[in-house]
Amino acid sequence: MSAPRVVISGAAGRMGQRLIALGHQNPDIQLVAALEHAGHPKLGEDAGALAGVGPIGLPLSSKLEVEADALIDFSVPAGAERAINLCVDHKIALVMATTGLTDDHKTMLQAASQKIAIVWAPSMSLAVNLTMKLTEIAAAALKDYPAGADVEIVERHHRFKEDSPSGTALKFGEIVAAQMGQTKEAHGREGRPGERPRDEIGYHAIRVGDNPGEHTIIFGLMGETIELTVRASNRDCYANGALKAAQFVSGKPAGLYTMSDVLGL
Ligand SMILES: NC(=O)C1=CN([C@@H]2O[C@H](COP(=O)(O)OP(=O)(O)OC[C@H]3O[C@@H](n4cnc5c(N)ncnc54)[C@H](O)[C@@H]3O)[C@@H](O)[C@H]2O)C=CC1
Ligand SMILES: O=C(O)C1=N[C@H](C(=O)O)C[C@H](O)C1
Repeated sequence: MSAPRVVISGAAGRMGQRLIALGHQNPDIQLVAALEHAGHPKLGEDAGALAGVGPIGLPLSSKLEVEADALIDFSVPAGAERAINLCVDHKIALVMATTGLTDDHKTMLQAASQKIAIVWAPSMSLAVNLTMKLTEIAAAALKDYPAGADVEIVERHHRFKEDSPSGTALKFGEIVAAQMGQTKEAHGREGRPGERPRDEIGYHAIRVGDNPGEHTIIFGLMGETIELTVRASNRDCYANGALKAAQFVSGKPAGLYTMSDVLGL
């Protein structure tokens, strides 16, 4: 198959700029559109210039007016909703990376996957998705630990992140709860909450500087502690994962695919 024709939605954002830069230099990807919302002040400007790699002949646009095989969305929840509708209308595959989605958006994605192929993941990073597999193994091994295993998830991101906790942290929590059965969530703690309930997962979101993303999953036992940490030093792990996902999902039958499918984990 020739290089898939890929649209970047959220193209002027932190992630969008890395996708433009890395997608442009990737021979297995053909960037065909760089989308932003209709009110963006830089519409019409070259997406490559905005991404710091010089002009690439791709103007920032608010409309999809070209043929494409896949669209990658790193935007905001409203942008994700638009991306889903665009992909269904144009019958193109979707790589959904935006987090902070509402339950309605998640329902939209499930419905859309009946009509188009979708890769949906809160993190496109190989290291993060491998750590999710390791977390699943640890949670399964500790689910019947006699004295109980307390699970807390700590995530760190840059000061600009708008949603909390991260979509990745919530996914880690889902993986743990599926194995160990926790039914409660505690997002931070304050005052006198008393003894920690056994069926609770704790989430703690740190927002500092320009941190591109870090997650630690803590399994607290009596007398021992296990910590699994995965840490990004820049955003390219996510961008390269998303470009790989776009290649994977282009031409695939309708359905909902994961990064484990993309990465063969
Ligand atoms: N799945 C993954 O691997 C990763 C996911 N993310 C998620 O991606 C999202 C974006 O992150 P950043 O790039 O840091 O945010 P950002 O705020 O820098 O970029 C978001 C971009 O979306 C644009 N946008 C807003 N409405 C839009 C619309 N209707 N159509 C098209 N574009 C629109 C904004 O103008 C902005 O340029 C966040 O939800 C973040 O959590 C971030 C990194 C990795
Ligand atoms: O906003 C970010 O930057 C990131 N968001 C994603 C999330 O919410 O899990 C993925 C990554 O951690 C970076």
